[in-house]
Parts: sequence; structure tokens; C-alpha cells
Amino acid sequence: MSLYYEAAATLANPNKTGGSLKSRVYKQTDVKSSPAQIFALITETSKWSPVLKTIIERSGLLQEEKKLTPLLALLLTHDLLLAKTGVAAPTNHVLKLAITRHKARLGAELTKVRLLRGCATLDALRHAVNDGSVDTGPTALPKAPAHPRWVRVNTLKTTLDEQLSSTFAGYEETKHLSVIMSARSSSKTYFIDPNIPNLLAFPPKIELSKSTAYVGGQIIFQDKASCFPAYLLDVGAEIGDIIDGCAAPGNKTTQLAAIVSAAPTKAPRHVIAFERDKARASTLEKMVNLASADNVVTIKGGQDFLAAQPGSEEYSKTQAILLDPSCSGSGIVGRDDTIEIQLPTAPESIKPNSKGSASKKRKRTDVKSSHPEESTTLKLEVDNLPHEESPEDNNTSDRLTALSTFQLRILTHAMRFPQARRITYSTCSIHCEENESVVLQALQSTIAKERGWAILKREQQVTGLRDWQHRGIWDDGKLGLEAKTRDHAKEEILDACIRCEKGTDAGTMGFFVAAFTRHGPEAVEQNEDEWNGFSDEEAMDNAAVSAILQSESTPAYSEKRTKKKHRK
Ligand SMILES: C[S@@+](CC[C@H](N)C(=O)[O-])C[C@H]1O[C@@H](n2cnc3c(N)ncnc32)[C@H](O)[C@@H]1O
Repeated sequence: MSLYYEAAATLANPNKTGGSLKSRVYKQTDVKSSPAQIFALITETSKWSPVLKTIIERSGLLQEEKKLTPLLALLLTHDLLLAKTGVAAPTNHVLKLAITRHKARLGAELTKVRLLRGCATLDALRHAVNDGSVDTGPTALPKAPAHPRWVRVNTLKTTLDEQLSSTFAGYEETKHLSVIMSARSSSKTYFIDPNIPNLLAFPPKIELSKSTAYVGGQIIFQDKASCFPAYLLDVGAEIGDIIDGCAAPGNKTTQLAAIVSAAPTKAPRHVIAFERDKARASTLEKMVNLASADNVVTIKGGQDFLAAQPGSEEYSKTQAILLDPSCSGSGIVGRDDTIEIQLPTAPESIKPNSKGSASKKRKRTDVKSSHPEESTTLKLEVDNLPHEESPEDNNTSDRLTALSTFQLRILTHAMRFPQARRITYSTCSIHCEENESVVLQALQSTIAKERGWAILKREQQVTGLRDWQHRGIWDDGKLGLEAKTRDHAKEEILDACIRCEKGTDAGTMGFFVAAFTRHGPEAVEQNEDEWNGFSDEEAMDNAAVSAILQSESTPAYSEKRTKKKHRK
């Protein structure tokens, strides 16, 4: 098969199996072309696809060349017009013949598009395409709001100043995040975040994943909102061991380790990181080692935090717990390691035809199936970057109920640790059911009352988060606690909750975090009238919890989800 058939077949993957584009390309064994060549062709074509789509549609190429699918047309047009060595196939190859006879028309369309984009030369257009700043024309899909590349400097290995004068030497500081959000990916600009220490923002889609600092664990990609929980936990030298109950891939674990190391204590303290999923636990281990956090972090791989015995000797020094449990992922924004290929519209006439010899039919069908006729954009995850959570588009109210039941269960379990003084609870969900509702129910649980757990009020929070303006919201009907909660208490709790919205000029994903603190027994009595809430038993529907936990931990789970999505 030629390079072009092989690249199109790689893109086919209707079941989205085999992982990221990179792993699919490099794991293929039945291809003649080099994986690097296939990968380069696909990624370059994706960058140019808004331009190529216009050129192909205007030239009428697909109407005239019935052998070409939209994907093949894109790949071939790319090489014909833009590759230094042209189309990589023998002169008499059927695909080369099919594309080269349109060279003059396609070239003329490229010139028109270039001039329309205000580019005097092909190099200028190339520059605009590489920056992602090329105007995609009236048929383009609306662009997702620009999301900065947030970079946390790993102070276990380096310092902010060191990074600014080495990795980011030659970059200019801007005091306005809006400048970053509208900057081109090639723009050498950075913004120092005012809320979170050691956090920088860079232009969307900036390529830093090959930098020595990223590869060496000196910088870590972590959304601003995701940095809130570890910072809010405020583990100064007076706090002993810390549990991270839901740790993989380890962004918050390594951040906690950095905070702990910056406040040394006489007796060494530890971050105990639980991760139930074995595969994710191995990612966690890699991240902890890369970040040089292994002196501080003890990994409990494949272990369920819910099974940890709060009263055991092992946790007798545990004074703070960070909980970032599985959630709906509804706050997640489009990922930087995703590429899109805009396909030219395929005329009806080129749909697979039933005539022809068996071998010919097989070849044609392989390629035809590579373009989903119903969709004009292919989205592909390029790398296997570790993700904190995967968004789920099936957030029915049953699923939200099951998730929030699990979240409440894990939060009230944390409240049982006898020496614990502080807890943070966070999700990357935008739903009240997983956020404010869980917080309110936890505060009303028997264990919270017995142990004297209260919300960490806004005025008690670390400066950077006290100053954060976006606070908890009250969604009538979703919390179900209106009658039981006095107004001023409600206001105070909501003001203590921290929210981030996705797609705003704050440049964060959708996120929620709240912290709990433990007072003495006196506070329990004071709060007794206020919190006439549920018992733990009432709050938990164990059947629903088991169902969701089981389905998420079964290996077939992701497969099932993919198939379901594909059927839609
Ligand atoms: C949202 S992710 C955590 C992201 C992580 N805190 C970070 O910042 O990189 C939730 C993780 O918790 C794990 N998890 C869920 N329930 C758990 C449990 N009961 N015990 C331990 N880990 C659990 C999931 O497997 C998943 O890896």
C-alpha cells in the first residue's frame, strides 16, 4: 500500500481503539512506509486542512476523481502543493496520476486562498498556518475559546527564576492574561499567575512538550484550577503526613510534595498517595519519579482509599487529606494534544460502490471507511499525555447521582481519620450535584458532626484563593437542602466554595474545590441546631456506588463507552 493509503487507513479507526495517534502509528506492524513519515504527513496535513479543504472544494477535485476519498484528497493535495519532494509515489501510481492531473487548478486555488488570507508569499501563509492563526473561512467550525498552556514550575527540581532565565530566556513577561490568550503559539510571552505560586501561563498550543525542562520534570503541565486544591490545603510545617486519596496521574501529588519540601520539619513527613487503578498507578509512579518527589511520596498503587483503616497506626500522623475523586469531567476543556482534520465535503457520487473485483473492492472499502461521511471534522489525540480525568458525554441524572454518592462516601471516609485537621475536596465538574451538594451533605453527616468538621471559610483561606472571585453557587432544586439550612450559613458555605468556569477570560477549566477544617468538640455543639442533616447511612446508596465503581474499573469499560459513543 502507498504512504497515502496507509495514512488514511491509520486515520480510519472508527472505534477509536489503540490509543493516541502516536501510539497507533508507531505500533503498526503491517505498513511499508516508515511510521515517522506517516505521522509527519498526518500532522502536517491536519495543520493545513482548513486551507486544503477550501482548495479541494473549489477545484471540484472530488467530483472528478472518484478514486479519491476526502482524506486521500487532503493528504495528496498537501504533498502535491506543499511537500518539498512532492507526492511520494511512482509516476504511474494511480493516486499520483489522479492528483497530478489537477496540479494547475489546485495551485491556482492555493494562490487565491493565500491572497485572500493577506499573505504575500507561500512562506507567509506557512507561517500563519504554523501559528494556528490562519483564517479558516466561513465554513469553519466555531473555534473553542483559547486556553492558555499552564505550566507549574516544579520546585523540587528547579526554581521559577531559574526557568525564566534558562528554558524561557528571551521570553517577555506580560501583565495581562488576555495578551497570552490571544497570542500566537510562536509568541515568546509569559504571564506569572497572581493566585498560585510558581505557575506560568503561555500562549495556547505552544509546543513545550519536547523541551528539556518538560522531559526532565522541571516543569509540569497543570491547569491553573487543578493547582487550587494542594495550595488550599495549606500544609505548613505544623501539619504532619498528608494523604492524597485519588492520586493518578499525580499532578496534585507532586505539587503537594513540592509544598511539603519547601516547609521542612524536624521529623520527615510524607505524602501517602492512593490510586485504585493499577495502570494509572504506574503512570503516577513515573510522574512521581520524574518530578523527584519519590523521597516524599509513598505510593499505594492499586489500593482503594475507601479500604484504608482510619484508626491504623500507619495513618496516626495523617493530618491533612486531599481528595480529587473521579467525576463527570464536565469542566474539562479541549486538550492541547488534540488535532483536528477538516475534511472537504464529499459529493454523494463517491460513496462506496458495490461493483468491482473482490481485491479492488477491499482496497476501496478500507479507504472509504476511513472518512466518516456524516462528519466534516476528525478529532485525534496525538500524545498519551497523562490526563487527570476523561470527560464523559453521558452525564445522565442517574450517573450524576451515582457519582455524587461515591464522592460523598469518599469525603465522609476522609473525615474519619482521627488526626486529620484539614481536607480539600475537588472535582473538574460543573454540576452542583458533584460539588456544593456533596459539600453540604458532608457537613450534615454524622461523622462531620461527631468530629467537629466545618467548612474552611473564605477569610481563613490562603491569600491567593481568598482573593479568587468566583465562588460556590446555589442551584435550587439540585441541592435539596434549602429547608434545612439557615440563610446566613448557606451564604457562608457558598462563599467558602471555589469555582472556576471554563471558556472565560480567566483561562481555566471548569473546576470546584472546597476545604474543611476541624475544630474541637465545642464547635460540634454549636453547630448541632444548624446542621440537622442526614446520617451517613441515609446519604449512601451502596448499590449505586458499587455499580459505578465496578463499571469504571472493569477493563472493558472504556471499550464499552467507545462503542456506545460510536453507535450514536
Ligand atoms: C480525577 S482523577 C485524580 C487526578 C489527580 N488528583 C491529579 O491531580 O493528577 C481521580 C483518580 O482517582 C482514582 N480513584 C477513584 N476512586 C478511588 C478510590 N476509592 N481509591 C483510590 N483511588 C481512586 C481514579 O482511578 C483516578 O485515577
